[in-house]
Amino acid sequence: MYDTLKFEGDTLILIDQRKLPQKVEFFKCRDYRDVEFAIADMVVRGAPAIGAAGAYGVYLAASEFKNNSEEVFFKKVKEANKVLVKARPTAVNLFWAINRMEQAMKRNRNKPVSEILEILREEADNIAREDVETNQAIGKFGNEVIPQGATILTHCNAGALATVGYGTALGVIRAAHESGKNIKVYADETRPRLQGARLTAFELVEEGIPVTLIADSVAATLIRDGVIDVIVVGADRIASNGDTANKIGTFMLSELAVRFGVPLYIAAPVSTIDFDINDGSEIVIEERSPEEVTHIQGIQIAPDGVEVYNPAFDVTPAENITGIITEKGIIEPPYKEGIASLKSSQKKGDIDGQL
Ligand SMILES: CSC[C@H]1O[C@H](OP(=O)(O)O)[C@H](O)[C@@H]1O
Repeated sequence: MYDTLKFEGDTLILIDQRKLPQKVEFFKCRDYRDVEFAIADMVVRGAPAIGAAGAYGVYLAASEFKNNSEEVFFKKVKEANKVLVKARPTAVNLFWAINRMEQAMKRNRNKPVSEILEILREEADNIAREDVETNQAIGKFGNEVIPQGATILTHCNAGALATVGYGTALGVIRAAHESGKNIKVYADETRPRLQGARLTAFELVEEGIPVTLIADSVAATLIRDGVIDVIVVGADRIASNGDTANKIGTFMLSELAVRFGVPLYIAAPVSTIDFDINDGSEIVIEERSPEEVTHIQGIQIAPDGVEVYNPAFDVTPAENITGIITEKGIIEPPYKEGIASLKSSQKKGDIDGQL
């Protein structure tokens, strides 16, 4: 698999996911503004991946302002962080990662700027490295709920391309495949940005994991007819009660899963849990441009002037979720207590606090 992101010299290099699978091209971020654009325009996407990219964006900002006075340095980095954190509103990992970088700055604010820079680079590298380890742990735990020979449905892309590597939902699928369970996958194309067709299919075909691509509307028939043994998807923000925001269409799948008795698992790192919100009603759902719906790769498919509603995510209620697979184990309903027990394992910051 290609690196979703890597930091070389003074540049964050992203695989340009807007171009996959037809073209493998790379997008270079030389400052935090490039990172903000890359996240907002989905050059890089997927909650953990945008978190890691955001962390390097903070480092790039600190590098840019390092020759200012200490007061100006902290002020300008904080301003840059507020730009970065606004790139996309739903995936909590962006906020979590920038909070973590801000905490590192606060803890070391009395050190020379040169040392703070080194610390920030190390913190961003740690966030990236830890993400791969986290996903491998998610895969290990998730594999426990995948039956031998299972047919798995997944939605959108929660793979290596949505993370720094290995993937969350696709991490579970990789672990099951690698353990010889002879699984096969159905991948929803996932309108309108087609992450399933363009990215999940790309990852699984590359690795020889049996995958069948379907239009989103086919999933209901497969679930009704007992073809799907288990559904595994990613997440962008999980509330304290287990309500989960994920790619638009996940809620619909969860209703079908309940109706036809198919287990549906969320695979996500603890960094995707927002301990500050009680339930899914508090999750901001990103609305994206109408062109994502009226055009496919630049080709117009809908008439000029048509109204468009394009929410990028929806919220699946906790009662529709069989289990939440994290790197600390699988949380089962009722979720409140199990999720609360994970709070101590997640570093939180205060993005509006004083640096
Ligand atoms: C491993 S997080 C993946 C998560 O992010 C995707 O959203 P987007 O492609 O818009 O960034 C989708 O919700 C995936 O489940």
